[in-house]
Amino acid sequence: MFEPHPASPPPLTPPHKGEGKTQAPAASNDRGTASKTSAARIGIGGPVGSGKTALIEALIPVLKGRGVNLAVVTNDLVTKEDAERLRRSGLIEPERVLAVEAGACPHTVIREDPTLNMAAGDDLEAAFPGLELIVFESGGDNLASTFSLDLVDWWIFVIDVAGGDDIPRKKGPGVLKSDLLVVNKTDLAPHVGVNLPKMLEDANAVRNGKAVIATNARSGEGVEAVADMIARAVLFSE
Ligand SMILES: Nc1nc2c(ncn2[C@@H]2O[C@H](COP(=O)(O)OP(=O)(O)OP(=O)(O)O)[C@@H](O)[C@H]2O)c(=O)[nH]1
Repeated sequence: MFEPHPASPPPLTPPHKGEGKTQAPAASNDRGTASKTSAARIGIGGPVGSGKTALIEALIPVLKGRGVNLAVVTNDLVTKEDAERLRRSGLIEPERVLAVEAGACPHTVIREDPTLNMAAGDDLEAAFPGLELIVFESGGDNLASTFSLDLVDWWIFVIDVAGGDDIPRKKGPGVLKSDLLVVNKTDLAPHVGVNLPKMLEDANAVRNGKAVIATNARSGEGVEAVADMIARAVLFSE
């Protein structure tokens, strides 16, 4: 269940490249041998501007309303912009948001060498005992980005209708391999000449039965369905 964060949480040490699970405190998990005390870790990736942060902003109140004890790790190229935006939002205690500065292609730190993100997740678990869910937001990338399963248990790829209705047909690894494909900005479809039902049909056609959900992250449409999937897939609460 959701617990208010401690009055004086232990200080968060900034993660350093190269620090991995071995230096994590006892409360942290080990992705290979998931313990019952460890938080589920999910990824949210997708092209630049598709609405990853907006989806997280919409998900936080829904998940908190369901009693989920959660935290977020953001990834930006050379800034902490997304983390600052979430900390300022008032949606989540600022201490529950950590930023990783990738300093390289965003997919490098979520796939090739995710140790920086793993360490940030471990820091959050140490600071917030009872944490149930950590959301890792990738920096905006291209259709090829995927998450390492050393870092996350399950991941979402977010595309948006304004990016073009041909994106599902291009079959990038994010579209094909993610556990959930979110097609965001459905409200913009009429304005950018996109046939949304056809785009969703194309997305379903290439995903081999894996889930596709249409959202408008600004109005919240579709966000409960995304939360349902997270709950079923990694929280085992539904
Ligand atoms: N109309 C509309 N705009 C949206 C929606 N979701 C996000 N946006 C807008 O799209 C822009 C980009 O959204 P972000 O949430 O910053 O996208 P992002 O994927 O996190 O962006 P990067 O981190 O830069 O890759 C912002 O201006 C949002 O307000 C939506 O469903 N509908």
